[in-house]
Amino acid sequence: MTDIKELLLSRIRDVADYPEPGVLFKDITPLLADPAAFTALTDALAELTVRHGATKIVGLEARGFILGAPAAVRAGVGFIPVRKAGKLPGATLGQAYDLEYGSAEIEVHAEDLSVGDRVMVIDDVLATGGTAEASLQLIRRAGAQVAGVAVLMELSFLPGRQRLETALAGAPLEALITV
Ligand SMILES: O=P(O)(O)OC[C@H]1O[C@H](OP(=O)(O)OP(=O)(O)O)[C@H](O)[C@@H]1O
Ligand SMILES: Nc1ncnc2[nH]cnc12
Repeated sequence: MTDIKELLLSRIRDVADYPEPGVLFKDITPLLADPAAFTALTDALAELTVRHGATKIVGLEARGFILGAPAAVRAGVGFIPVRKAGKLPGATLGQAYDLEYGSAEIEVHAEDLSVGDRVMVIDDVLATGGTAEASLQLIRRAGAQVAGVAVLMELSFLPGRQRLETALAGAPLEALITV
């Protein structure tokens, strides 16, 4: 494993049975509290954004905001928040989806994405893939192109990668760590 992967992995805490029995929760707060690890993560996500030719980053509420916003600044592209339903004040596009533990709906300001945009989706964890899949559907419905999905961590014991295959339509899924 490379030094950066080892550094990132060493700063992720496993919490068993959170938020409900049977879920192994991957807690990124130790990583965020370590400036060397958080900087390395930001640089890696920004590099992927630039390498795949993205012109905007979509961050998925809430942890995707923490990772996506500094990566957007570092990459020199705009940051677009995709929020849980009911939080954005303007005209929105919405998409319902299922989670590892429950279901939800996400929204984006319709005016934030348009034809000609190339979007990198950033989040902390790819689990079932439901959140990322819904975000890709939103991006395409807005007429924008998908540059890819970049996550800190892919949970390989869940079928997120397979679930995303159709929505990605050939765009890359980049995971800095796979567990
Ligand atoms: O691949 P999936 O099964 O969709 O799961 C991954 C999503 O679940 C978590 O977010 P959560 O909805 O718990 O929200 P939070 O970031 O606000 O805690 C995580 O941050 C991802 O966004
Ligand atoms: N196991 C998990 N750990 C952290 N975030 C998650 N989001 C969905 N599943 C998760």
